[in-house]
Amino acid sequence: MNLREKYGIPSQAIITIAGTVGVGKSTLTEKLAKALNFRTSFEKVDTNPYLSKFYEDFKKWSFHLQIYFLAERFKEQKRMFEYGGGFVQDRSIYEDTGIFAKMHYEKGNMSAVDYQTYTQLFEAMVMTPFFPHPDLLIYLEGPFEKIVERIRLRGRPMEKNTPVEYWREMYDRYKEWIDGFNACPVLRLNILEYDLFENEASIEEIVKKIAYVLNGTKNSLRK
Ligand SMILES: Nc1ncnc2c1ncn2[C@@H]1O[C@H](COP(=O)(O)OP(=O)(O)O)[C@@H](O)[C@H]1O
Ligand SMILES: Nc1ncnc2c1ncn2[C@H]1C[C@H](O)[C@@H](COP(=O)(O)O)O1
Repeated sequence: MNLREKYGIPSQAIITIAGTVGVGKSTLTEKLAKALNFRTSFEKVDTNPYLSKFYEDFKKWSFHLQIYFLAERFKEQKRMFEYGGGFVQDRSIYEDTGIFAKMHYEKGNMSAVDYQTYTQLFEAMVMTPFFPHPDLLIYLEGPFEKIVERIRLRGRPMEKNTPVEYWREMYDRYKEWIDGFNACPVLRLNILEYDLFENEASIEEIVKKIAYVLNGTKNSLRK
């Protein structure tokens, strides 16, 4: 019996993992999907044609990048629902608008008209009764210094060359965003409270917590 069956997690569930850059979303996506025998939906960083250009010139590329991410995530969303669920997703579509687009607009990197175009497109695509929300959003949080250290150790040059103030601002925005998030149930996990590399049993503890939250919302899951 795998952990999904042991803890009664529906095979059609869609679990999305949210949190600031470097906090550990991809790592948890990989390990959780393996434990639950679910498929994964990853953000593709290496093949993104705008990302490194964006880090070099936020003003020039913000709008292009947001449109690209929106299209990619919408395609992934469609793929997950076409399979009938059973996915762990690395980053939610809600963070694109709630964190990144908003932040770059407010910093003056995206014009008002571009931001409005983007927001209207997002709302038309996502904020409708026709767009099914995930069954659960796992929010990863932890100390800022630890997260910045993880970004440094992971070593993507575009991120390593970005001033620490950028990560601080994003970190603070995430805290405010999650407190107001209500599109689906949320499980908050502190990264100091589990270690997926050193302690194999950590993942079972996380699955237990997922089951606890999902069981309270069982009736809303797809049959
Ligand atoms: N539980 C953990 N303990 C130690 N290092 C971790 C842990 N989770 C992630 N990392 C490391 O932190 C870095 C960022 O993790 P990653 O999963 O890529 O974050 P994200 O997808 O949120 O940007 C990677 O180098 C990864 O190996
Ligand atoms: N919507 C986005 N706008 C700008 N940058 C974004 C967006 N979504 C992801 N990113 C960046 C942040 C990181 O550099 C990479 C991958 O994110 P990660 O949190 O490491 O999975 O893409």
